Amino acid sequence: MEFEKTEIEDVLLLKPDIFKDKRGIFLESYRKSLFRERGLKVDFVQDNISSSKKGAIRGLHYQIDNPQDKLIMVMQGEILDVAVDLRKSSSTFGRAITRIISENNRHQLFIPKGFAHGFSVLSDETLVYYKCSDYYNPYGERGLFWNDSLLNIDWKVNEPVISEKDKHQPELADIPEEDLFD
Ligand SMILES: Cc1cn([C@H]2C[C@H](O)[C@@H](COP(=O)(O)OP(=O)(O)O[C@H]3O[C@@H](C)C(=O)[C@@H](O)[C@H]3O)O2)c(=O)[nH]c1=O
Repeated sequence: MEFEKTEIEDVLLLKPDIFKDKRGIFLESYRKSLFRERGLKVDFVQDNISSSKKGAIRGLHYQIDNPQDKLIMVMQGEILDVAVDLRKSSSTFGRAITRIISENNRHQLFIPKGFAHGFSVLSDETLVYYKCSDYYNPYGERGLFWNDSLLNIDWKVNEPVISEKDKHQPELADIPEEDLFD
């Protein structure tokens, strides 16, 4: 497993070793010791699966009372995965990072606490699987508007399918200080 740095500190692109033979492929999707070796004290406690149609955009979401590290992977199809730095003291505060993650490249995005996360779905019937280091808490959930004019993210979808909740998330400029990270 390769742990590749990205343009945003602490966000990592993981590239698993893929073993191919006549039956198909094999890969280790998660090995705790590899995180420990790199000084990453993550402890995943919840795994999620979502299945989405082409054009769906989920996010951008984050938890303020139970901040979550996330490890995002794709079982079927292709997504554009997006993380936005909400750490007030970060030199990349307010910047978005995007990566294509798919069943073909098998890449994973590690997104630490302090980021809002979302993804758009670029293929039909896409299965996303992700690990979280703390539990979902509906009361501590916060959102950031996917189409924030300052973030200007190219989601690569023509007709976005968005939940009612996500249509009404605030823009970054309107998020109160206490809902951001130190
Ligand atoms: C996220 C989540 C949702 N739910 C429930 C609440 C709701 O009734 C239903 C759908 O929830 P949502 O619309 O929030 O699902 P979704 O938009 O897929 O939310 C997810 O988006 C991605 C981008 C993330 O990063 C996740 O952390 C999470 O926020 O599932 C849980 O029970 N546990 C969970 O962990």
